Amino acid sequence: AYTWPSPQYDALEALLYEGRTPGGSSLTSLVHPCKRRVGTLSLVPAEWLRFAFHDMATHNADDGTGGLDGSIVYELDRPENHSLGLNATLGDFENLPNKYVSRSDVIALGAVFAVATCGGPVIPFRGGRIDSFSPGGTGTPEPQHDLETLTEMFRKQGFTQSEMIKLVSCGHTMGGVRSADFPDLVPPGSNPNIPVIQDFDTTPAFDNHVVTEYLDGSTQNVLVTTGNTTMASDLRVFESDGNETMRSISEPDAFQSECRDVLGRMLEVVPRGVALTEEIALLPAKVRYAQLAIEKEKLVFKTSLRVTQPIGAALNNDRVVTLFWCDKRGSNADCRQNSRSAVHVRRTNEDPNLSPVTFNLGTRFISYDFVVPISSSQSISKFWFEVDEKNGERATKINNDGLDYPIDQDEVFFVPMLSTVEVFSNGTDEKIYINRNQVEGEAFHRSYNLVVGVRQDTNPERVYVDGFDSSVLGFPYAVNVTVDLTLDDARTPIEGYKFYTAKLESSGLQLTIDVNADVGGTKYKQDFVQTAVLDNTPYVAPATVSTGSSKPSSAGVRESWSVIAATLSAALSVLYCMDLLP
Ligand code: HEM
Repeated sequence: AYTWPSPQYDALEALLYEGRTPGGSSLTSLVHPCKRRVGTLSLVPAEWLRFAFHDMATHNADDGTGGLDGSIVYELDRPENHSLGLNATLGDFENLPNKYVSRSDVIALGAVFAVATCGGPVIPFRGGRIDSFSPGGTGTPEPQHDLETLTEMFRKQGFTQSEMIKLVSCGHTMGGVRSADFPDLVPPGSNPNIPVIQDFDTTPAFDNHVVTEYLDGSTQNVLVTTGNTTMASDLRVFESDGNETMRSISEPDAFQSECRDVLGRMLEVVPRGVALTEEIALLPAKVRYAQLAIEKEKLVFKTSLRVTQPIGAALNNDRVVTLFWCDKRGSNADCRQNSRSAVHVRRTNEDPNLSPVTFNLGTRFISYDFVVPISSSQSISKFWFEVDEKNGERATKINNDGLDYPIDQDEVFFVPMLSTVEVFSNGTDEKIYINRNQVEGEAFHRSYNLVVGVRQDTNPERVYVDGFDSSVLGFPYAVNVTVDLTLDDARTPIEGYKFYTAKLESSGLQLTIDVNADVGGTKYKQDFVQTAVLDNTPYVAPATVSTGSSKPSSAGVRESWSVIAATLSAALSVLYCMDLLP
């Protein structure tokens, strides 16, 4: 079961259910709702689903190599991958991966979004795929392959004949064949810059039309109807078992549930030895971040609580959400006398369309943000929340299932508002890669002046930052860099913290840093800190602090909020499946 902090789970959960990275890049906005690409008018979700299939297709079940590992980005010059859609997809994903969400996880999530946003099922998602930085084996099907070759290719990917038929149907329910890629199958139109796309079926939606139109003979799928039978791969595949499988998935419900299962399996084809995470479930009450910082000469603690709200239900504007915490130091450490508390400084009613998956579950999010002043002599050891609906009932405690939310160290942390970044285009020795071709002269890189706060009464042997970024244009490599920081005597200490600084150069788009201090044999670490927003605009001043009456939880006390919300979201998804909700 989930316990905070779980940074990998949190990052995967955020991209799946909020559709955005912690740095703010949105996966959703590129694809939802069932979007067409500006210019070519191609169906973005179709391109993403095909991208995932082509990445997976190089799996070899016999030796355990290949699978969904992101190697597709180094295979785009192969004939089977010559495609405008695949190249465009590569660009879509370039600024999304990070330390905890690999490029191959993004590719799999892209497929989950693609299906969900066009009316398809919600495919269960696990993360933890590991990226390859070189091309993989072969095995991607092409229309001219004969049935024996195709069947063998799918066997190597780990699928039976019947599963092959389902996979092709579930894939070819969206999008189509382009004149630019297959001029012999689809004649080009009058404007050479806009390829003609011959859709596989009559609807852009993820639905059973691809099957029913094939079975009733009305199909417009050129991979079935082409007079050039060598290229009629869908016909060969679909009729390979006398249409038995096609008939079994011709009803809407059967189509949706079989596609959910077989596409779910496709997304979990990974090289042997890669262990995927547990299934990423929506967290009904989630701490989105929690960090100490120095802002405008004040030591503050910042956190955000995200709760769920059924789409369409009225939000209770009377609700008061209170943050409680215990001191870490001094006479009141661990709430010996009392806790401290403050109410939220900002509420955000998140867009119901933040992620197509969450939207399909009938849920949206409300976030309550907190900024509270902290004295360094008292500091903070743990926190929790109370949600009071002001309806006469007892407030609900949100406390990490009885464990409270621990702040494991206050020795060292990043100070975004004192740090700066400069972006250089045309860097002197940097190189940019476009689809693996090195192009000189268009380089850009970012030069960070990092500022880190260290407790004044601590004397670390070493203060250093590990920077990581796999969002590098064209994905030629991942930035993986360590820099040591030095004490900056010129900066006056603030609220019990002195400052260490260093420069860090990165050619990535989503740098995150781990901030470390080695102190007398103990390592202190602040993990996975974002650098996307340094100046914190708009600035939000800290709240007023009260002495709280709430007490931290003794272990074992489980609270009802998560149970209520989980039950609610399960009930909603049942309603949704029964077509009772929009
Ligand atoms: C026998 C195996 C397969 C063959 C020979 C095949 C072949 C093709 C071809 C020739 C196209 C047209 C591409 C273009 O013009 O750019 C296409 C499109 C597509 N394929 Fe497949 N495919 C196969 C299996 C699959 C599978 C298993 C999936 C996914 C589960 C899939 C998903 C798609 C999608 C979504 C498109 C539309 C792309 C777009 O509109 O941009 N295909 N396929």
